[in-house]
Amino acid sequence: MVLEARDLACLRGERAVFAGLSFGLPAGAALLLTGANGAGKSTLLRILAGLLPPAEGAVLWRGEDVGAEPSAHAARLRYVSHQDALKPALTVAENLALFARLWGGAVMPALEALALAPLADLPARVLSAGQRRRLALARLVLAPVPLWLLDEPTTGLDAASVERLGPILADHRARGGIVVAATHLPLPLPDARELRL
Ligand SMILES: Nc1ncnc2c1ncn2[C@@H]1O[C@H](COP(=O)(O)OP(=O)(O)OP(=O)(O)O)[C@@H](O)[C@H]1O
Repeated sequence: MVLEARDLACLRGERAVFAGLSFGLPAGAALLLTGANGAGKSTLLRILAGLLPPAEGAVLWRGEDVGAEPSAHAARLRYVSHQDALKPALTVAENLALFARLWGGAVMPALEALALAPLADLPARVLSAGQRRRLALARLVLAPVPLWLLDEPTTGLDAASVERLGPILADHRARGGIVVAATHLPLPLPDARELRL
């Protein structure tokens, strides 16, 4: 297994959100996290991203506890959270260029993958909710990393944009990349396993 959750438990306040949670994902796998509001989907993504320590258990990458080398884990993943985290005064292209400077990759192909090229020179503050989401997702295309953690990636997207995400996810998986996505909506992820929290 490449990514493994071993007997994870998470407490929020006094309450156990989940416990005894285990799964393993090989290269190219996709896992859908489903379940009611508050079931712990976003929390699990944050644990997998190394942003929140589990109360019990461990997240392993190729057999190593990711907590042992947090910066190495951070470098191998992209986490698209509920927050789109854009700089409102910068243009669409400049927003993406900030991340390209950190991670490498070319801005234009990433914009084109999400049909954002016509909006490249607009300030991010004028984008619609779905356009903002597309800009957040365009970061995935910049430079390959093996693990994508996606929190409700298609919220606010129109049908054409959801369809565009299909080949982006498929290319990532074809390169051996892993996707873990929390969602209430159908995603273009054929053969994904489902973990209902
Ligand atoms: N910072 C926090 N402090 C205390 N409790 C929290 C905190 N963050 C989340 N929780 C609680 O943890 C539980 C799981 O929340 P989480 O956001 O992971 O759910 P979710 O399955 O992603 O929900 P949704 O479908 O609404 O997005 C909820 O009961 C929530 O209230």
